[in-house]
Amino acid sequence: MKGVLLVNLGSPESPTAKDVKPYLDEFLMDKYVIDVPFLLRALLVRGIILQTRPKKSAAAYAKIWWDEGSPLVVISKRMHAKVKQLVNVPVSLAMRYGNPSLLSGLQELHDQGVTEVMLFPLYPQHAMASTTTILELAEEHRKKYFPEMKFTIVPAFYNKPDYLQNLADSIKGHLEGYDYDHLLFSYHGIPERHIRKTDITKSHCKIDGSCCNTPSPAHEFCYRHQCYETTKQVVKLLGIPEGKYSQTFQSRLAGDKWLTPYTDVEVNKMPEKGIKKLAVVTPAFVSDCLETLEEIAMEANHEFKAHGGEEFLAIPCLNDSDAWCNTVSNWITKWVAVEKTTA
Ligand SMILES: C=CC1=C(C)c2cc3[nH]c(cc4nc(cc5[nH]c(cc1n2)c(C)c5CCC(=O)O)C(CCC(=O)O)=C4C)c(C)c3C=C
Ligand SMILES: [Fe+2]
Ligand SMILES: [Fe+2]
Repeated sequence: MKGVLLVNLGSPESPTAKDVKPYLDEFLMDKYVIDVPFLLRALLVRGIILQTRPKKSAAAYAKIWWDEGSPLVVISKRMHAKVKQLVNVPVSLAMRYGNPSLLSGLQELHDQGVTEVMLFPLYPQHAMASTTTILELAEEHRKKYFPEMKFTIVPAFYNKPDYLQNLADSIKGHLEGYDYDHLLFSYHGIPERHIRKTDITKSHCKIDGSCCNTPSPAHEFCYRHQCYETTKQVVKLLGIPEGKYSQTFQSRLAGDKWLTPYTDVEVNKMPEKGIKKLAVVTPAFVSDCLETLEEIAMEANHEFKAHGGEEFLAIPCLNDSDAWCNTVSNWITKWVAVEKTTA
């Protein structure tokens, strides 16, 4: 029997330093997130980052936490509940870090007799810190606990017309009647090194002005290309003219060179360029989370106004909107209808 596992990133159990610490430990000790040798990673994460960050992150989580829990997990559960109603195979939900765990999601499907799993990372663009780590852990669990299971992997869906249409329609709806000066596409950043590591040609991704626009097999796994492509297709659907939109990368950690331009730096410069009414969309996330609700809707909003901006609109993610749930359900239904699947 076929079944589906929707997988999102995950959140701490509560917005306290006590619960944020083990969550950050699991997250940042992941070799696909901080991709340095184990001993150096342990030194960096446990010796430095976890000494101060849990308290700071907990305070940020506390600002966005809902009565029902972390927005990312609550929204994912709502989306899961809707999708379940729309398809006729078992669908489970898991988080890469924290709960419900990937193992519990696979176990739940296994207990319902599922042997063919559609493994669905809820990330529009491919990155080793988001997609690869899910696939790797799922495969580890499969080999160890469910060797009879087969996986069909849902690749990054940044170029799927129905996803792009959902995103464009959502942006359009939120911009209705809003006379904005500029629309910013802010994506989660990653270190430039990650782009080079995922370059299957080992020579294409120069991270310059042209590589991401020059066709290459590398683009199947190039996060930067996929972000540019998402922006390009959405502005085309919306008919937004050149100059009225731009793209940046947010949420960098100190140390490495991350993808540029940086969201915070660019947002702060906008008012002096005459941008007084700014709208921001965050298409690296399908569910609102700390990075959209705190970093953008609160922090970037505050900084924009402190630098002379007047109005700031944070456009919500697709979340559990009917349109997005219908798209996900259609992809599942199509897959269920296909006789043969690949392992
Ligand atoms: C080396 C560090 C990080 C990389 C690389 C990274 C990539 C990456 N992350 C997401 C999605 C999310 N990240 C979120 C929070 C978050 N991210 C990092 C670090 C890296 N992310 C940290 C330390 C945190 C925790 C919060 C903090 O302390 O600042 C979240 C929000 C989770 C929530 O509970 O709301 C998401 C979602 C992607 C898609 C990605 C690669 C493209
Ligand atoms: Fe992150
Ligand atoms: Fe590129």
